[in-house]
Amino acid sequence: MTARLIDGKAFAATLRDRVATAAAAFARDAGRKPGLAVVLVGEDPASSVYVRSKGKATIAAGMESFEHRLSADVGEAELIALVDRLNADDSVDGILVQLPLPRHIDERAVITRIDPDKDVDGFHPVNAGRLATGLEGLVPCTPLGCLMLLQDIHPQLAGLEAVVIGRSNIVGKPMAALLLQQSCTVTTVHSRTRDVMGHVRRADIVVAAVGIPGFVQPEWIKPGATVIDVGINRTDAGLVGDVDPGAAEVAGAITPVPGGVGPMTIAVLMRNTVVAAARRAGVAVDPAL
Ligand SMILES: NC(=O)C1=CN([C@@H]2O[C@H](COP(=O)(O)OP(=O)(O)OC[C@H]3O[C@@H](n4cnc5c(N)ncnc54)[C@H](OP(=O)(O)O)[C@@H]3O)[C@@H](O)[C@H]2O)C=CC1
Ligand SMILES: Nc1nc(=O)c2c([nH]1)NC[C@@H]1CN(c3ccc(C(=O)N[C@@H](CCC(=O)O)C(=O)O)cc3)C=[N+]21
Repeated sequence: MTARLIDGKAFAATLRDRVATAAAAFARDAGRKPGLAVVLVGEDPASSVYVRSKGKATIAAGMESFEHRLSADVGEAELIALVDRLNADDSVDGILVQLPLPRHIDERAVITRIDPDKDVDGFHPVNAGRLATGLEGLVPCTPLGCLMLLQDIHPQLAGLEAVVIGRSNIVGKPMAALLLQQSCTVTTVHSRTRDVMGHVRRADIVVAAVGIPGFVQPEWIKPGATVIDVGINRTDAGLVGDVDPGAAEVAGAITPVPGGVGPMTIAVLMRNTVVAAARRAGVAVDPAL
């Protein structure tokens, strides 16, 4: 059996089209475009590439893009002062501070400073709490993108066994919360789990967010299961995921790397920005977005 390849790139393009329609409707109703501010500290080449592609996607969706590049030795107080200015700026609906930040800056201090209603990354503890308790909020882009791909394959997620590998605040934990909200039976495994394989073997849905190239082995996959590979690992062999490519011979459906979850992350960021703009301005937005 060879798995169906889940075309995240194509799905993301469709989502970006719907976002553009919603952004145009917002501009008509509110008299201005939705605005996204992206803050990059330092010149990490990978981060620079992401920030540039976010800026391009923002403009392509008919939104305003504000880029703030700060030098790697900027002080924490100066970065927080910029966040304060963006919080107060009415033309800014979304604020994204690219992670990781240089070691001398406390990430938590910066993230908790962002107005939760402009927190399009969904990293603020207020949004994590809203997600955990089922309140409307802003949901982290990568896990929400994974959920959209899963819903496309499994219109009925309720009752399925889901295993999330990884428990970070930006991927694993919110992914587990979203799957639980969909009434999956959710297991989260991590570096202290005794028998990762034993858990993965029972899963109808596997989401791998580990950060180890090729970590998930083909023998762990239940035949026919859906596998979402969040991993982005730069190796000598190029960009590879957290799932061994041999898993495609066992799974029912699987996301490729690249072209799977990565493009969804950016499309959902666009989506979250329009949603944040509409809520802030008190105008309607396509509820299916
Ligand atoms: N496609 C996209 O848009 C995005 C991709 N990524 C990619 O996703 C991957 C994960 O990212 P992120 O969540 O930020 O990474 P983190 O490093 O923050 O988290 C990794 C998680 O994997 C767990 N883990 C590590 N080793 C093992 C092991 N041997 N067995 C089981 N679990 C293990 C860790 O456990 P513990 O908590 O015990 O340490 C941790 O919870 C990375 O490759 C990253 O590049 C991330 C964000 C966006
Ligand atoms: N505040 C913050 N929010 C983030 O969402 C955030 C961040 N910081 N720091 C870094 C990670 C990583 N991330 C990715 C986004 C897009 C792709 C993506 O589009 N990947 C393409 C390939 C791109 C390439 O070739 O390098 C793909 O998988 O097809 C990957 C990874 C967002 N992150």
